[in-house]
Amino acid sequence: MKIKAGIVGAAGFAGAELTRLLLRHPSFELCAITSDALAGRALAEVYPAFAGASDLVFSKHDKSVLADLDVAFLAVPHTASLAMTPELIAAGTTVVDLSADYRLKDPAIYEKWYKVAHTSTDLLAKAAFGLPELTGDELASAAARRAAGEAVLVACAGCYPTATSLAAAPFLRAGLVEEGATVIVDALSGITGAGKKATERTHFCFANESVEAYGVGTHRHTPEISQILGLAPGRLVFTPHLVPMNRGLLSTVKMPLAKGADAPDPEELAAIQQRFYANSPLVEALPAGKLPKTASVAGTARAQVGVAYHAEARMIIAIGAIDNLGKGAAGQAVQCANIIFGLDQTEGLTSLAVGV
Ligand SMILES: NC(=O)C1=CN([C@@H]2O[C@H](COP(=O)(O)OP(=O)(O)OC[C@H]3O[C@@H](n4cnc5c(N)ncnc54)[C@H](OP(=O)(O)O)[C@@H]3O)[C@@H](O)[C@H]2O)C=CC1
Ligand SMILES: CC(=O)N[C@@H](CCC(=O)OP(=O)(O)O)C(=O)O
Repeated sequence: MKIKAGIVGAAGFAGAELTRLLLRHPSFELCAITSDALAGRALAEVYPAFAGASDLVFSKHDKSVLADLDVAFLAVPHTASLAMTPELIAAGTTVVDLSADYRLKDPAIYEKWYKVAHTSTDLLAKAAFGLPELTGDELASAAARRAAGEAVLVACAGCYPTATSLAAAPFLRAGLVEEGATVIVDALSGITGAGKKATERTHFCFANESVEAYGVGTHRHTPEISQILGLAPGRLVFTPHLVPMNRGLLSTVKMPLAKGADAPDPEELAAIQQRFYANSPLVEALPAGKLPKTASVAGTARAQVGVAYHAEARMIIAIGAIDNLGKGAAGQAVQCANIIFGLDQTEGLTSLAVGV
């Protein structure tokens, strides 16, 4: 029997990508999709890309629609998830949350960056962080609890934190980065990263033929990246940029080599990343001399990572590329759900990139 799944916020960019993945997933059956704005309208009418693939009709975000599901994917904005997750978990539904509501382990940090009180700290303490290559233990323990009959919660990592942390973690965890030094991250995201509501920053005419930085020194992914990489406050300078493409996110991470460490050769650095991801089928660590690009992962749940070394500056430069809607959102959510339900982590996620 298939695992019954529903998507809350299915009409958004991440929700539509989840819909695409779950409609073709061998083990999940997509039973419910919700959108308040589009309630009553057929998926294939709203998004013709799904014509012939599904008869699903959008429902209102109502808990009765989600009753009897094994798993609910929440592709809703921050705070909306906080409002609905406790009830879903109490009703026995496992939740895979794409929002940031349960990502930050310390509720005081959530409150500082998101400017709202965390009203569900018991669940926060039990949530598994969803970045399988780096938090596999948390997911394995949640999978064991689910197998024992508990409804569990996965808080999937954000898009910038995913690309950044996958690139940098092998070097930080190997102790190759100078203790206490500042880590500098410059990252570029496609516009679907901002959701489907156009703003003055994301409207086609403002964003096209232009690149701009935003959230400089203030972006809410700063504490999330710091948490994943174990960086103390103030050690991370994170600058996101908006680039005029639909999908794709590239993060460049500059880390000073540890004092006293011998200058590594590029092959050695690439081998560190390759060994780190040797058992991670959705992360491709490139050989020395090759660097990631977003086209190579577009439309997939995969990440590419690569590394270079700046000898004069003694700086490790690690780069990660993902599709913000794939490994940065829906693909990662399905990968986490696969793990939680005891499936192969790549099930339903084997499509090749639409770029080259
Ligand atoms: N876009 C991306 O690349 C990534 C997104 N995410 C996260 O995924 C989530 C969805 O993002 P995205 O798809 O971009 O956003 P969109 O704005 O494109 O879609 C949001 C969806 O959430 C629904 N929604 C809005 N407010 C509420 C509410 N109060 N209660 C219930 N549902 C609500 C909307 O429903 P309706 O149809 O009724 O308007 C809409 O379908 C966010 O938390 C985002 O941060 C994470 C990683 C990357
Ligand atoms: C381009 C763009 O605007 N990106 C969004 C982040 C993407 C996102 O969805 O954030 P989460 O991963 O935390 O959910 C932003 O900077 O706010």
